[in-house]
Formats: sequence, C-alpha cells, structure tokens
Amino acid sequence: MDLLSKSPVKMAIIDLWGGIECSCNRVGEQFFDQLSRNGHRDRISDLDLFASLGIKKLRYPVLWEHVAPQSLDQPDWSWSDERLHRLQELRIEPILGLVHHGSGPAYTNLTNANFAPLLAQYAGMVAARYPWANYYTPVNEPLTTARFSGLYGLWYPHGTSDKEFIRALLNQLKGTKMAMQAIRQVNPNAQLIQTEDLGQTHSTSLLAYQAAFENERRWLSFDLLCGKVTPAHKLYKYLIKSGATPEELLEFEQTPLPPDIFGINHYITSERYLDEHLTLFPLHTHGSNGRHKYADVEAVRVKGIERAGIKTLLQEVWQRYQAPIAITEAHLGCTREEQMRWFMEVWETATDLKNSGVNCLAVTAWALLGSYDWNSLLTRNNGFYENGIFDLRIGDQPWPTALVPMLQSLSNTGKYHHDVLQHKGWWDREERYAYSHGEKYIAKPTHKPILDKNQRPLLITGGTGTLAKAFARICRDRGLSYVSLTRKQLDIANPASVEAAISQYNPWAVINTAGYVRVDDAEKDPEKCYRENTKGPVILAEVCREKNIQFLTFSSDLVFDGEKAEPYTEEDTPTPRNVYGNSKALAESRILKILPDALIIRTSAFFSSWDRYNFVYFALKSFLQGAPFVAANDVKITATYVPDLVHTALDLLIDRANGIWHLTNQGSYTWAELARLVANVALLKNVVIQEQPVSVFHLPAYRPKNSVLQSSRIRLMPSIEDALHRCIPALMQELLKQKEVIDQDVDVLETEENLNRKLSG
Ligand SMILES: NC(=O)C1=CN([C@@H]2O[C@H](COP(=O)(O)OP(=O)(O)OC[C@H]3O[C@@H](n4cnc5c(N)ncnc54)[C@H](OP(=O)(O)O)[C@@H]3O)[C@@H](O)[C@H]2O)C=CC1
Ligand SMILES: Cc1cn([C@H]2C[C@H](O)[C@@H](COP(=O)(O)OP(=O)(O)O[C@H]3O[C@@H](C)C(=O)[C@@H](O)[C@H]3O)O2)c(=O)[nH]c1=O
Repeated sequence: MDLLSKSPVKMAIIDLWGGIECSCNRVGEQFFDQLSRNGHRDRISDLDLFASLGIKKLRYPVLWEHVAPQSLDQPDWSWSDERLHRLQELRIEPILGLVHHGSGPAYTNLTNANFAPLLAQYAGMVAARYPWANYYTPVNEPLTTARFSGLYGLWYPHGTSDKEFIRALLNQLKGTKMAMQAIRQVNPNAQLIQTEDLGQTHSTSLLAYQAAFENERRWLSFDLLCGKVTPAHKLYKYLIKSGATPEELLEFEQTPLPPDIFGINHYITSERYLDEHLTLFPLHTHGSNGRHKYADVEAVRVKGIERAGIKTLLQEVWQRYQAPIAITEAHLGCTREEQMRWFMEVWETATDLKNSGVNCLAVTAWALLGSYDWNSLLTRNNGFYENGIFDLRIGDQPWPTALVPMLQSLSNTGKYHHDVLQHKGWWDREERYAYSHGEKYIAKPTHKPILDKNQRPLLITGGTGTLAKAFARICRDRGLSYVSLTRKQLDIANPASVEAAISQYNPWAVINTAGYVRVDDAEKDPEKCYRENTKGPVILAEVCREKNIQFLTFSSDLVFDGEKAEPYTEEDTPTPRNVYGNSKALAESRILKILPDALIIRTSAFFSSWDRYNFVYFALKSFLQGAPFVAANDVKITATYVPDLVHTALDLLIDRANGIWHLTNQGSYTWAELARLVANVALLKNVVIQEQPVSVFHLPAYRPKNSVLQSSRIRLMPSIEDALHRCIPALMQELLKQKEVIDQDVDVLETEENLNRKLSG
C-alpha cells in the first residue's frame, strides 16, 4: 500500500498568542488606565494563569506613561523587571507594547514634534534594559489612535481636523520607525509587529466616495511604513492637503521599515456602513464629513450588506503585502457561547488560510482579563466591564471562563469541540439586523425553538413554568439548542420518565427549573413538595452523574430562617423554618453528595415582564388601579430580574461552575421599600402603599425577617434598580393594554405617552 498517497495531509497548527487590554489613553488631564482597572498592575500571578493557556507569545505592556511619566531621566523599571523576568521563567515570549492608544506622558503628545524622538529614546532604553526581547509593537493601532485623538476629538490632544489627524498619525509612525531603529541598535534581530484595526466601509451609492476613501485610509499605517506612499498613492494628495510635507513622505518612501509581522485587530464592529437617510438611524449614529451628513453604523446590523469578514480581509492583507500576518486581537464582548464562537471562527479562518498558503502565524486571545468602558470609547469611568478569557467579576482571582479549556485545547491540538459551537454566532443570524440598506428595517422576531439533531441540546425541565419559559426564550436569543419538557413529557420525580427523556435527547446539560413553589400550600402538602423539590432533583442528579451530563438546579433564599442580621452568603449553613425551605435545603445537600460538579443556584423573589405572578407586577397593577397596595415592612429580601438570572446562570453553566452560588440582583429592600422603588422607577405619583408587618397577611408558612442573599463568589448581577428600569417599560405597556387597570387618579395620559418616552430614556 503506497503510504504517501494515503497519509492524510498534516494540517498546520497556528500559534496561540495572548494579550492584555492595556490601553492608557488621555482625556484632558485624566489618564484612563486599563491595567489599574483590571488589577493586573498588582497581580503578577496572572502570568501563571496566562501560561496555563499554552500561549507562545504574550502582547505585554511596558508603557512609556508607566515607566517614565515625569521624564525619561527618571525611569522606574521595577514593575516591568519583575514581570518580564517571570515571563522568561514561564517561557512566554513577550511582544513589548510601548504606547497603547496613548499620547505619551504629559511632556509630549501625538501632535508634538518631540513625540517621535522621545519615543525612540524610550524604546532604546527598553531594549537596553531587556536586550533579550525580540518582538515589539512600539505603538498599537496608530491609525485608530490618530482618528480618536486628531479627528473625532475624543482623546488628547482632542483634535477635530484632518490636519491634526494626519499629524498624529505621522508622528506615531515616525516614532515607530525611530523606535525600531533604536531597538535594533541593541538587538538587531528585534522584530516589528505592527498592529492596526482592520475593517471595511460599505455605503449607499451617494456615499461611495467616502467609503472608498476610508477603504484606502485603513491601509495608511502599513503603506507608510512599507514606503508605499509615493506621489502616485491614492491618498498622497489628501496627505499633503492635510499638512504632510513632501519631504517627510519622501523619507517614508525612501527609508521604509516594513513590519516583520502584520498585526490585524479585527472586531465585529470594524466593518462600517454609511447612509445619508438619517431618519432611519438613531441620533447617536449621525455624523458628517463636512460634505454630507450621514449615519455610521456597524455593517453587521444592516440587512442587504454583504460583509467582507475576517477571511477576505486577511487575504487582502496577504495580497497587498505578501508578509507574515498574525491576528493580534480576537475578542468579542458578549455571552459566553458567542465569545467562544467568535474566537473559533477567527481561529479556523486563520488555520484554513495558513493551510491554503497564506503565511498566517497566530491568533491572539485578546483582553485576557477583559476591558472597561470601551462602550464610552474610553472617555468615561462607568465601570462597564466586558469579560475576556478570564472574568474579573467572579471569585477573588480571575475566573477561568469556558474559553480557557477551549484555548488550552487549541494551543495543544488546534482543535476543540463544544456543543454550543455548533450554532452560528449572532453576527450570522437573522436577528442581528437593526437596519436595512436604503429602507426602514422591520424586525421579524423568530420564535421557533432551536433543536438541531446534530447538536446535543440543553434539556430544560418544568417547561410551563416562569423560569423554564425564560430559559427557552433566552436560549433562542443566544442560539443555544434546547428542548423544554413539561411535567407530562418529563416527570422529574419518576426515574423511568427521567431515563427516557435523557436517552431520547442526550443533552450536554440538564437545567432543572421544575419545582413546587407554592410556599404556603407546602405547609399542608409536604409530601408533594418534597417529591418535586427534593426527590425529583436528586433523581436528575443521579442520572446526570451516570451519564456524565452537567446539571443545574435552583434553590431559594427560604433555606434560611432570617435570624442573621447581615446578608446570607454561600458560606452560611441553611436553617430552613418552613417545608418549602427545608425541601430545598435537603435537595442541595443530597445533590452535592451525589454530584459535586452540580451547579446549584440559590435565588429569590422573581420579577420580569414575561409573567404576571410576581410582586412587581402586582404592585404596578395596584398603582395603576389607584388601589392601596399593602406591603410588608418587616421582611427584607433581594429581588431577582429573571432575564439577568438566566443569562448569568447560562454563562456559569457553560463555564462548568459547580457548588452553590447566590444569584440575585444587587440591593436589599423590605417588600414595602421595593414597592416604593417600583413606583419611583415607573414615575408614578399619588400611589398608596400601606406598610404593614407580614403578620397581617396571615401566611401559613413562616417567612424569614431577613432572607437577603449576597454572593461571596460573583459580582456581576446588576442592581435591582437598574433591572427595574429595564423591566418596567415593557410591564407598563403590558398593563396599560389592560384597560380595566387604568384609574384616572394616576394621570393616565401622563402615564402612557410621557412615561414610555421618559422610561425609554
Ligand atoms: N419564583 C420565585 O420567586 C423563585 C423560584 N425559585 C425556584 O426556581 C424554580 C422555578 O420557579 P418558577 O419558575 O417560579 O416556578 P413555576 O411554578 O412557575 O414553575 C415550576 C414548574 O415545575 C413544574 N413541575 C413541578 N413538579 C414537577 C415534576 N415533578 N416534574 C416536572 N415538572 C414539574 C410545574 O409544572 P406544573 O405546572 O404541571 O405543576 C411548573 O411548570 C423552582 O425550583 C423554584 O423553587 C427560587 C427562588 C425564587
Ligand atoms: C403579594 C404580596 C406579597 N407581599 C410580601 C409579603 C410576604 O413576605 C411575601 C409573600 O409573597 P409571595 O408568596 O409571593 O412570596 P414568597 O412565597 O415569600 O416568595 C417566595 O417564592 C418562593 C418560590 C421563593 O423561593 C422565594 O424566594 C420567594 O420569592 O410578599 C406583600 O408585602 N404585599 C403583597 O401584596
């Protein structure tokens, strides 16, 4: 047998690199510093976590603004010495970043002629300090930084003209060339990995000229460094008109310093769409180029626009420069499975290109620790956090998300399988659209469940229940294959019924939302309550253990007796004082004995606009009816917005979290205080809330005076007030449709028209 012809073609494995979001941009006199925000500045142990991913190289900051903030004569190398030494021990090759969306220390800035020579001086000092370092990105994304600092006025020196934009760009690129020359004085083998954000601009026919301009401009950093900007270059005249001198352009042409590796940073938002039909687009997307006013939106949201996508863009880089390429930033701020799908798409594309002859070296898992406030383009400290490969909102150390085992497998074998990857990412699904090319876009919500026979689904029990319906809805939105079974289809307390359903659907995880939730009825119907809340979940746990299936189930704040003055955390021992609470506490301990990997989420007091059996709905309905609302003022709880609970539970499940977790929205209120907050958020005046001790309700089941849940493990659930602002507009719409609930006393007109305007902000 001729082995050669038979042996399968050995697929090349590209390298996995990593990188920390380390922007240090200046806005006015304030520096926005990601390394301080993500705590890496004080947590060297992160480097060991990064090493565990199997990364070969790490984009690592030795920022000018950090080492020499006052002057180049007083550098402080202590931080970078310690870190680079540790990287050497960990055999991780650093790619040293000297300026990352910054304008340099306060004694320079992007439009200052001293920027380039001072940067070169700093770079020479870095190379002298770390002569063994072989890879450098002196300035990350000079074009993006020049746009934000010289054209859009967002970052220092806040320029808003082509002149300032081009000056900022040329100074960064001159600085890059001089920096590499200074570095190569010390280490002649030092390589330049020049990074740039790469996208493509699409448009209406009227704005095709602007799109063409932007599609040429995107190459400027690379073209200038490669000496391609000759008088024949399409943007040569624009550069001269914008203040570049023929001499300085000639110098770029005659002394090129091409990147050794072209670093491509590509985001789902990198591709843009320009459209002059302003009325079709929200105000915040409107802008102008001084000639036309138009909206600038993500092309991925526009129906009728064929995006180039990462493959085509990388092929364009290869055709244009015929040089080694690496994806130097692959990151998507989104839910867990979407982050995994995005990275896998970029990884597989780069691998295919490599195997089709494009010299694609690596993909960089970017923002390993996540990033802060990119939704305000790093101009505000609002604490808006996007997790990365590690999530900083879980645990007291960076929490390894489901992307960690994925990257470990990719760096090892180039391959990885997870059931959530079998589905298209939102960027390829119909529901991504918000606009249409040249006409108003009418969304067509898709309600069909996602069950694809090639995918192992999530199996949701208790299908007719509040939580089950919310899981189904959100699984659809997240493209997660699922099957939701009602009691009739799957009785969790009947072993045969459980075996049958699990063999039929072969789920990768079981989400048990089934249960007996009538707390007061349970006092006189304990057997049924223990059957649904204890026996059932234990049977599910046993079968999941046997079949090596993940298991998520829900418990309650009512496992506690409320005697404690402070909030209850996961460390507190359950002390139930009613049948319902006891049934839940019993289930928790038995399940964790059987299946320590089970994920048990304790939560409390649901509210959402997707059901009518919750306290917020009752209160709002009473207020609109002008009826007095009686609320207990001696029972303190934490309330839970069901959509937030479901999203976080799914992320924890995909991350293979286990044990007991407290998941409620942040904040604690008495029921009376919660009712008042509801009225305030709904902007309802003249409501009557009668504050009474809970005893007036004569509830058969004991209610703890304090069942406030707090988590010592997770800090990502939004506040109750924030959730009410997202819940109440839809709930009001729902209620205002019910004519009978309207009472003149509460200014209905105010309510309907103005309220929705105010509530939707
Ligand atoms: N609601 C809340 O505020 C809180 C709820 N929880 C917990 O969250 C989970 C979901 O609660 P929620 O959605 O509000 O409850 P619902 O009452 O809305 O839903 C419970 C579902 O479980 C089903 N069910 C009950 N027993 C079985 C069984 N043996 N086999 C299959 N299905 C069964 C019920 O079916 P059927 O309609 O046929 O009875 C119902 O569809 C429960 O475990 C609850 O204890 C925790 C804290 C707060
Ligand atoms: C309806 C209503 C309730 N309340 C207060 C009093 C009392 O403490 C509590 C009782 O209401 P409920 O019966 O809805 O809540 P309760 O049964 O206590 O709710 C529980 O449901 C189970 C399933 C859980 O697991 C718990 O987390 C919790 O949410 O609400 C008022 O103050 N005013 C009202 O109008």
